[in-house]
Amino acid sequence: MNDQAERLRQMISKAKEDTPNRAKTIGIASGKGGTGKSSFTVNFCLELSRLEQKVLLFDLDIGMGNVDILLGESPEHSILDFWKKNLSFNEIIEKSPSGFDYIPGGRAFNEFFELKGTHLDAFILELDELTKVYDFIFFDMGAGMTKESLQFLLAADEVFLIVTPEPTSLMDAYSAAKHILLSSPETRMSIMMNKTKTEKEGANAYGRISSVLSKFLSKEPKLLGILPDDPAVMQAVIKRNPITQSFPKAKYSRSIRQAAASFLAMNEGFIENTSRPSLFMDRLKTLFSSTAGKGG
Ligand SMILES: Nc1ncnc2c1ncn2[C@@H]1O[C@H](COP(=O)(O)OP(=O)(O)OP(=O)(O)O)[C@@H](O)[C@H]1O
Repeated sequence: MNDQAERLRQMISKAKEDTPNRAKTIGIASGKGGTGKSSFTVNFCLELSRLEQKVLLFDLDIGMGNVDILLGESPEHSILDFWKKNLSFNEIIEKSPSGFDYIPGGRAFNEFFELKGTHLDAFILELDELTKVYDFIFFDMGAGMTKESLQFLLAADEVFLIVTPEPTSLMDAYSAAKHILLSSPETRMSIMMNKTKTEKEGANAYGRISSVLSKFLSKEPKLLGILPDDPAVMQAVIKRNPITQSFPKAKYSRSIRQAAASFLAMNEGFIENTSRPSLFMDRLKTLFSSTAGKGG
């Protein structure tokens, strides 16, 4: 354990003793499928929990969830049981062997989720309770955007866009960012460059998307980190054991660790006190109630 990580841990536990906080909510999107969003999210959550953060990963790729697969787990329930069996979130939440909790997205080809009526009320109420329990709640969206997943991205305190240097990924990420920022200009956005051949390639690709966003939408997203194209990622997927656990010395694992530590250091000042209503919940309620009754 290096000194820097230890210092960070001590600073955080001191801050936690001083103020009970509300979870910071983060929506993870990519625009295009296959950019490595789920692998990144699982490993990032794992690293944050190693840094003593209480983390919940909500797999919102409903019906096509793969967080449990990446963790090598076969959970009994999934978020689908919230609709089908009226289970509470507490009955669905799984404790991963990697230290963080998660809500599985489940598998069912023709299921879709629609939040309205009593389900919407129960969902909001239960999620509100979870924001008092965790330090971070991550929403892993499916590739592409549905009306529902967009609401979570717009309400979240921050959005991470997982992007590769391929022109198709950059273009899709730009479209996703544009959509989010036009609907919610205050959204904080960070970009994680993935599958890069070199640091320079990652930095250049980030520079391209960031300058277009700055020129056309006056918004410059932060760079969360640059992750290398590393064959160990796929080996870990095959082993169904997150790479930061199965190959802790791999280049990818080192970069994730670095990104998690600097993200945490940057978020040290983020404290939403539990005595106040959550801004995230307020935004989510407003977004869902404004679309309820519009049909479709
Ligand atoms: N940095 C990396 N280096 C090499 N391979 C990677 C890297 N990141 C992800 N991959 C590989 O890319 C593929 C897609 O990864 P993953 O399933 O995490 O993507 P995703 O964006 O969540 O996909 P989708 O959104 O379509 O579900 C997997 O085969 C994974 O092993």
